[in-house]
Amino acid sequence: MADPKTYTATCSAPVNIAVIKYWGKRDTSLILPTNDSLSVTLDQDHLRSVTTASASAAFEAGDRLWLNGIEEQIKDSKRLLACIQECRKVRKSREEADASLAKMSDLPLHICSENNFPTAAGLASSASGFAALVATLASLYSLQPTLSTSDLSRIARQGSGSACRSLFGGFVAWQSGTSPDGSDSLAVEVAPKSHWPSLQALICVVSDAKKGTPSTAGMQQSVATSPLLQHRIKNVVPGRMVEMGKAVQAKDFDLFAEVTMNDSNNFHACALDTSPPIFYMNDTSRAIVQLIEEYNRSSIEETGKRRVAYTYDAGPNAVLYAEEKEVPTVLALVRHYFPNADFDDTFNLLGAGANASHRGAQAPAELPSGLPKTFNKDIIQVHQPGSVRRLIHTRVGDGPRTLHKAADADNVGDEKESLVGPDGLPLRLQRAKRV
Ligand SMILES: Nc1ncnc2c1ncn2[C@@H]1O[C@H](COP(=O)(O)OP(=O)(O)OP(=O)(O)O)[C@@H](O)[C@H]1O
Ligand SMILES: C[C@@](O)(CCOP(=O)(O)OP(=O)(O)O)CC(=O)O
Repeated sequence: MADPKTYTATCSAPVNIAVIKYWGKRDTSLILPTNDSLSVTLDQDHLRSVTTASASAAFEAGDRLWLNGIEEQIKDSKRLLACIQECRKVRKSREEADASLAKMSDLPLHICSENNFPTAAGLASSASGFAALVATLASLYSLQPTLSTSDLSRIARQGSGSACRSLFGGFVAWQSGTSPDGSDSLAVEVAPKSHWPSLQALICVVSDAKKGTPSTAGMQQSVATSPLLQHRIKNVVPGRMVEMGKAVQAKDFDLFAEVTMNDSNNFHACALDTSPPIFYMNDTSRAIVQLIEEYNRSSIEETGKRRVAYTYDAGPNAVLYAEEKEVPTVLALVRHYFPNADFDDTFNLLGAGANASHRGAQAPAELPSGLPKTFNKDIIQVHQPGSVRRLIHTRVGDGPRTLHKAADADNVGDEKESLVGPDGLPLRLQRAKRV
């Protein structure tokens, strides 16, 4: 007889933004990359995916999944199927080895997931989304500690490559591996969040519309046509992984910034070297590069050190990394040249009054005081209000969290976090604040 209980787990997972970019697959089915990559996990108190998985014999229509309240067909997504099947397989083998374990692996699943930020808009929703899916199934099926976090990252990788890095907090490397079966292509922690907690990020949302060339297609176009990408894979990334590892271990922001910006520019050069060329950055993105380069140039002249790093994924949005003490100046600079961006000071960085949206206030913010003496304030023009639509301020964060777990009346965590109701259907869109 089928198990009459309903089992449920809910987890959240963070976004990560790479400082050494993943671009290209050597195996598109298993999602095996052509190079190592390294990322910073951002704080899920701000940007996150939350997923609930519920298993019950009562779910007669079989496995179902809702993303942001809309049902997706699991059977149409090889990536979703791979993650679900892998987790089930491990649970099943554990049930076969240990008769005392509940027989959950054959029960149909209802899965609900929500992102509290725009999906498929170049803000790495696939990374947090697939990390949350795998973390939730691992929690539901109690796969840890039999499986390590790196083992889970190997499963999440099959959902979206960059998702494997969101299984860890702090600073994370995805080792590309060499095995054709992908067994050594997994994420490892380079340093936890606590190692360098003062590192913060300012995401400059230039556009949150769905982008032109999705990363999955774009990177394979580059693999097929870009000679520069082959040079990047063989001669550029290996040295940069070593340098970045050193920068993180030593909390050397200057080196971190240099390598981050060089790698972003090299990745976008490879996109441009693709046939037909791919343009992810736009005029606003390039103006932000010019501004940060000038700020760093004048800072190096004064102190010998860079103060900010920019990096761009497969879209026009800039992610600026800076030490906490530098962020107010960086923010004021961006707000001066790109007026009228919505800004929510999540971490109360600027004290009272800073939370106010600047929409409608067309006048640019004052240039900050304390800029390096040789900073050329005419390096770029003050842009049209709203060229940068939104600023999201966040910081380095931890890995996935289990928010709630239950087997019928047996409850751990906060039941209110669950996205699936007692009827097995989506409860509501997340109550938590959307960003
Ligand atoms: N919470 C989630 N749970 C499961 N799958 C998700 C979730 N969020 C996003 N996805 C999957 O990821 C896809 C979006 O990935 P895509 O790579 O297009 O955008 P992105 O990750 O926001 O941008 P980028 O990878 O360029 O930073 C969605 O269409 C969906 O299939
Ligand atoms: C530019 C990137 O953000 C590319 C991310 O690519 P995805 O992980 O979205 O691609 P798939 O593996 O095909 O799902 C760089 C990075 O995150 O390392």
